[in-house]
Amino acid sequence: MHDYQRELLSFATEIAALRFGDFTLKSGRQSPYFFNAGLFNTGGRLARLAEAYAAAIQTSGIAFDVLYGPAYKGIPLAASTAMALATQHGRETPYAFNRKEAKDHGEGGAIVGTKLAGCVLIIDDVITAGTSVRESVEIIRAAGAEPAGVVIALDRQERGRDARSAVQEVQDTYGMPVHSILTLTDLIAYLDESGDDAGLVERMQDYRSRYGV
Ligand SMILES: O=P(O)(O)OC[C@H]1O[C@H](OP(=O)(O)OP(=O)(O)O)[C@H](O)[C@@H]1O
Ligand SMILES: O=C(O)c1cc(=O)[nH]c(=O)[nH]1
Repeated sequence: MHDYQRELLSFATEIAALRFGDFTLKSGRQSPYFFNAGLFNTGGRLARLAEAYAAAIQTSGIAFDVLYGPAYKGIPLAASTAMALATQHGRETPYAFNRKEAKDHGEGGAIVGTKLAGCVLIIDDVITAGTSVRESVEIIRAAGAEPAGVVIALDRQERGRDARSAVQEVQDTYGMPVHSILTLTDLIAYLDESGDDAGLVERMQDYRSRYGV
C-alpha cells in the first residue's frame, strides 16, 4: 500500500466517512463496513478528497472529454474533482451530473452541467455490485455519448451478477477501464497493520468470503 492510500484511509476513518458496524447496501447485502463519501462535508475535507481523485485520474491516463458524477454522491465528487483538475493540474474539465427525477420546468431534463458528449469518465464513490455504473452507462449512451472509464475511491471487490467481480464485469461488458484509489484488500491490510481489533478483521474477512472474489 502507498502512503497516499494509507493517508486517505486514516483521514476517512478520522472523519467517520469509513465506519464499521452493520449496514444494508444498495444491493441488499449486509456489510460490516461502509464508506460514506457524504461525510467529506466541509470545504477542506472535500478538497482533500477531490485532490486524491484528480491525482488518480492523472495516473490512470484515461482519455476523456467530460466528467460525469451520478446522483447523489457523485455530484459533489464531479464538481470538486473538476475544480481540482483545473487548479492542481491546469486541466480545464467540463463536468455533468444527473437528477434522480427529471425536471419539467425551467431548463428541464435530467442532466445538469455540460452536455454529455464524446468520451465520458464516470466518477463515483464505491463499486459494490456494479448497478450504479450500469445505470450511468445507460444514461451516457442515451445522450449519444460513450463511457470512457470509471474512477472510484473504493473498490469493494465484490461479486457482480455472476462469479466475476463487479469491476471485472464492468471492464469486460463495456470494454473500459475502472481505476480505484483504494480496494478492500488495502482496507483489510490497513486494519491488520493497526492491530486494534482482530475481531473486526475477522468480520471483514468473513464478509469477503461471502460476497468477495
Ligand atoms: O455498485 P452498486 O451495488 O451500485 O453500489 C454502489 C453505489 O451505491 C451507492 O449509491 P446510492 O444509489 O445508494 O446512492 P446515493 O449516491 O444517492 O447515496 C454508492 O454511492 C454507489 O453509487
Ligand atoms: O453498496 C453500497 O450501497 C454502498 C457501499 C458503501 O461502502 N458506500 C456507499 O455509499 N454505498
